Amino acid sequence: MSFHVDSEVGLLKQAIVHRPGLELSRLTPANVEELLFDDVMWADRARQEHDAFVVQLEARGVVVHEFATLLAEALDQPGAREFLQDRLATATRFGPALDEPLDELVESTDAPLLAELLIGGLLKSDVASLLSAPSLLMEYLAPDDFLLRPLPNHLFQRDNSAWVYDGVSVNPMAKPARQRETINSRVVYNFHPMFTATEVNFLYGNDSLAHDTATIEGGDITVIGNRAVMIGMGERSTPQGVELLARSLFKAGTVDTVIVVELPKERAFMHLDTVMTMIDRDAFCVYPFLPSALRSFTLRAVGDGGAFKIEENFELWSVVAEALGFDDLRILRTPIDKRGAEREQWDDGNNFLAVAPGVILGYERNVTTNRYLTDEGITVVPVVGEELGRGRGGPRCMTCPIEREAVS
Ligand SMILES: NC(=O)NCCC[C@H](N)C(=O)O
Repeated sequence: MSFHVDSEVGLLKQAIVHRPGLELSRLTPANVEELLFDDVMWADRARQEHDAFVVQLEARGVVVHEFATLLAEALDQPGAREFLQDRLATATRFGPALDEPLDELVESTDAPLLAELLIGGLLKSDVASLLSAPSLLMEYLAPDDFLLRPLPNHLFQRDNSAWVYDGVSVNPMAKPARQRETINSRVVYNFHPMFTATEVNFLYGNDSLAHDTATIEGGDITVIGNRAVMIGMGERSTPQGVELLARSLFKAGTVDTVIVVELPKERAFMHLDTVMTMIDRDAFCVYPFLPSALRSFTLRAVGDGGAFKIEENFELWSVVAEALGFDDLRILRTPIDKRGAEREQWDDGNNFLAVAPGVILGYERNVTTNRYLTDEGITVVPVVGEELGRGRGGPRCMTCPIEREAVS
């Protein structure tokens, strides 16, 4: 069976999530900001909330794969550890004295523990006994200092890989705190039997090139359907990254329209899915105070080699409607004052995960938005996210769909 995501709201059949592990216990007041969290977490409670989220998904028939398990299983496949060794030492750039100890650790650690360390981070003390040559860095670090930083944002599986129709982009991430996530995801997609049993069509990022500013993150990518994709461009996904993915999609022949929406470069607008999500075949939930002057562009394929032409749009929603073949869309903006809207948006009040057309999972705390959407005929399944939300991501951010039906 091969994987494909043919829409944003069609029946969700399979997804990858990450149950938060060791990495959450390693968030401290001193490192949260650098690790892109807003607070330290109560790790056990976050896990309970995540477990409840998975129960909700499974109750709706979604087959849920746990990322750390996939990673551990992939690490036991031939070639996986060598692949990792080649990329980890390069990625960490800790000096030649550490190449060997890191390689040895990768070679000799049991897969489940190695997966835990790759996500949870590696301390100086984890590798000290493996050191055979002098390392100034190791002298400099305290025993409890990180050699590999924890990756708490693996929780947000949406971002470091994204399926677009029948291909996947393993995304070069914008922020240093998240760049190593992509190496872990590449191990999964290139070595896990679930994926190697199929021929994975890599759209972007599955190479060892320096992607520099050509970054793109899944929170910006929405497979709206009908051979079209909408991509946010702002703090995380750059014009260069969007362009490279668009070229690859056009070349693959599965997409003929990419609608690019320019977002303000602010944390509150870090991804497209922080300000809008598609929640039904013809409906979007949109942050009510989204600046009306947002620019957008439509990229249309020209020929079959990846080339495209660009048009700047006067208005976004008519272009999206046209791409979907509708006369009109329902653009649902919660009637709420500015402060209320800002608070709910901060708490992922526009970040919904559809499991079927018009059936969405969202944080329960966004009561005004949830009530409004319910009145509009949408089924909102409430998700508890008192701890999870402190990482600034909601149900859509926490889920990487790998199989989803098209919408008729
Ligand atoms: N798609 C999303 O909006 N993902 C949430 C990412 C939150 C994470 N702390 C980050 O700053 O990247």
